[in-house]
Amino acid sequence: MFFTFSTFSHAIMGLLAFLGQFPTSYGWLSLAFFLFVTVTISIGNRVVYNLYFHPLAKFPGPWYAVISEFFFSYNIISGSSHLRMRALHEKYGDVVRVAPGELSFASVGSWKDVYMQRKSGAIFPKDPRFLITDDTLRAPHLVSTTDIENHAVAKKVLSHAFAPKELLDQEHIIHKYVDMFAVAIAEESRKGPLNFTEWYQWVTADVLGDLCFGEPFGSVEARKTNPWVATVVNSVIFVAWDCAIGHISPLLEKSIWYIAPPSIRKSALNHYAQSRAKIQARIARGEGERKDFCSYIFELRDQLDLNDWHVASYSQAMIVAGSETSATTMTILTYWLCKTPLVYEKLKQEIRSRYASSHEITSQNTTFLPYLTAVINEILRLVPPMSFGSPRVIPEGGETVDGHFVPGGTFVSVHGYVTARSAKYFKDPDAFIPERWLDPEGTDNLAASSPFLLGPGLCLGINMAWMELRILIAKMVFWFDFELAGDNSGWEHLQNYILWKKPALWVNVRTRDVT
Ligand code: HEM
Repeated sequence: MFFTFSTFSHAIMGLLAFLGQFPTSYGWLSLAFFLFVTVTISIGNRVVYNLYFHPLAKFPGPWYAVISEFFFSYNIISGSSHLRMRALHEKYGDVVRVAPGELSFASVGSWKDVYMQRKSGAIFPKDPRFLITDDTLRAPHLVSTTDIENHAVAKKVLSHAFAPKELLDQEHIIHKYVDMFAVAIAEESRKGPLNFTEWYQWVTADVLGDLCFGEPFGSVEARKTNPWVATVVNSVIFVAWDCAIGHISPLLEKSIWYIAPPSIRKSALNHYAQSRAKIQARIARGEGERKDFCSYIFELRDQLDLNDWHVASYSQAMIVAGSETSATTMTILTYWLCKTPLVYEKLKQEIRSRYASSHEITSQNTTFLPYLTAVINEILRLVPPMSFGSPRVIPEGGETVDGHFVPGGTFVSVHGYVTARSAKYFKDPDAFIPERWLDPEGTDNLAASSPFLLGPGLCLGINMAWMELRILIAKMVFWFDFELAGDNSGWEHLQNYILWKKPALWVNVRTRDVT
């Protein structure tokens, strides 16, 4: 009572001081005290509400995560969110409250419940705070489109580019760059070890550049990283910062230009400027004989009335989503093959005994190589290129997720890395064991790994990714022998910011005497 009275009287004095009616220094102190007390009480109220009275209060989670959005925001930009989320799930179970209004799931049942269309017909929309877009910072694109109908229209139009027949017609483009890539490796590896983190970036970006814009980025030919490709990872780290700030308050979004580290801001700005230039050049060239991904994006432009900035955003997202993920898979696979000689030997044996020449390797006949398929499945389980929980919003009225009733408006996600590394589903979850995908008697629950997501948000490029990975791995293993060179210690502690930030991977390469 006294406290309230005292606070109130200080406030009055502060206000009077403000109006110039009272000795000024005392009045200002009172006002400051009043503001301090008011802010403290209001934060205290919020903390107590979040801890004990919030509709999600019954879900387990650490107190520091549920009292405010700060933990969640810090987690996204910490680089170690995958490890922290794993530790939280190991401590609290399949469902963890990771922010006041947010639940993270890590169970087989939740994959379907969160991402597939529900029996009721409901689809959980994407979280608008996750990939914030506006027309000045970043225009919307397929991955960030939260409106379910617009997303479905866009996906339908763009999926024509990824239809199996369309992809088979484009397969020669993948072979063209992979073959150029191999010639370059054979030449350059005579001079010493190669940094495969860069090299795989070059080939996957060139393939996608040609498929998307009708021209490559020229990295394999120049044997150096194109300036646009060099900014890809930092542009995604910028997205992580944007997301972190947007979680605290969407009103703070523009502050990203002051808060994000200068190198990240600079890369992001370069990246967006170059994306615009790339699409403008493509628009100026017009349609060629062959349809590229831009041809489909232009169809969409007419249907959804997109402007050039939106079109640039769609193509930029496609390149980032498609090249960085495949490059990551190839680099991480090379690391794990070198670290696991038994697996590497079995893969060599399967591929080298199947083909007499690399010219025989096609995306279709590689589907009959079971060990290769198992190797790809296992590397995508062990290190999913997108190792985060893609967030969705529970519709009004609430829904049940993996047996838990979740109130409407709650943000939910399934953490891909944590679920696929759960000891509940996989024996030796941290080991690279492709055999688990081939054992009909196996006890592992393979459905716990879902690296391309499910349902309406399923990766648009899944068929292309499989095609590219099969060809690249089969040809690389056919032509070359690899072993790790130098200090590759950074690989034990990879950092994750939505995508993985990969250190250099130095590899000694021996070229085999084959065609
Ligand atoms: C190993 C390779 C790949 C993996 C693991 C992968 C994984 C994923 C995942 C997890 C998503 C969902 C993201 C989210 O909604 O939060 C996604 C979406 C997407 N991916 Fe991939 N991806 C790969 C390769 C590709 C390729 C080659 C392309 C081709 C351009 C591509 C294009 C896309 C697009 C356009 C989306 C947005 C789909 C939508 O919102 O409906 N991805 N991918």
